[in-house]
Amino acid sequence: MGKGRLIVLTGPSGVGKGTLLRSLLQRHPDLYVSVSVTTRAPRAGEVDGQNYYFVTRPQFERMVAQGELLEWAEFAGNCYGTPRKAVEEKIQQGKWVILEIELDGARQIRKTFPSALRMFILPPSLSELENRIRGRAQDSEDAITRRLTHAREEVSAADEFDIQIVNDNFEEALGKIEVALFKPAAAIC
Ligand SMILES: Nc1nc2c(ncn2[C@@H]2O[C@H](COP(=O)(O)OP(=O)(O)O)[C@@H](O)[C@H]2O)c(=O)[nH]1
Ligand SMILES: Nc1ncnc2c1ncn2[C@@H]1O[C@H](COP(=O)(O)OP(=O)(O)O)[C@@H](O)[C@H]1O
Repeated sequence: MGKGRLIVLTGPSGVGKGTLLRSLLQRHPDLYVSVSVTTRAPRAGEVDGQNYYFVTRPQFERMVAQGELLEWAEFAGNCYGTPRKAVEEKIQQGKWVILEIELDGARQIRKTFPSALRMFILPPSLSELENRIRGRAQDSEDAITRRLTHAREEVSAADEFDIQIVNDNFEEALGKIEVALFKPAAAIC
């Protein structure tokens, strides 16, 4: 059995993290992507237990109080967190576990799991990021504004991460994530 590993994928809302991860999983079904808990309302087509575990704020607060979350943060008016148990179990089983989380959570993981590989996905430009969020047509105007405000702060923290990847050409970005994950350390430098 291989050695378990924690991988963090961060980047502004709308940059393409979810889409990249779905393709990555298709190519590498052995990877495990953690399913987060959120107080956000489900979007059209989102499935409880698959995209997120959708919970109420009191339920979320209870999970925090009972230490059930590995990290958590408030983002654009909603709470998001990583269930601890599943992640710890998968790592124990030798799996590679990916957390798709925002900046605050990534900073928490840096402290608690310093050996985690941390990747940041950048948009080609902020205007393209806005096009993608709008093109996705899933968020209210208010939610879009809050996401774009966060995006500036998040992009300026990209240097805190081990690896920065611009998601301009999708296949190229996906290829760079694969290189970061699967090439021996010496080959990356
Ligand atoms: N800290 C933390 N952030 C999360 C978690 N799950 C999702 N996020 C982040 O929360 C932000 C908002 O997610 P979401 O509402 O699904 O919007 P989207 O990224 O625009 O699709 C994104 O940056 C996610 O990466 C989590 O468990 N913890
Ligand atoms: N390289 C790319 N070029 C153009 N559009 C992209 C690219 N990557 C993702 N997208 C699109 O951008 C939108 C936001 O992607 P999504 O995966 O939902 O972002 P995130 O999970 O980071 O919020 C989606 O409509 C997706 O199809």
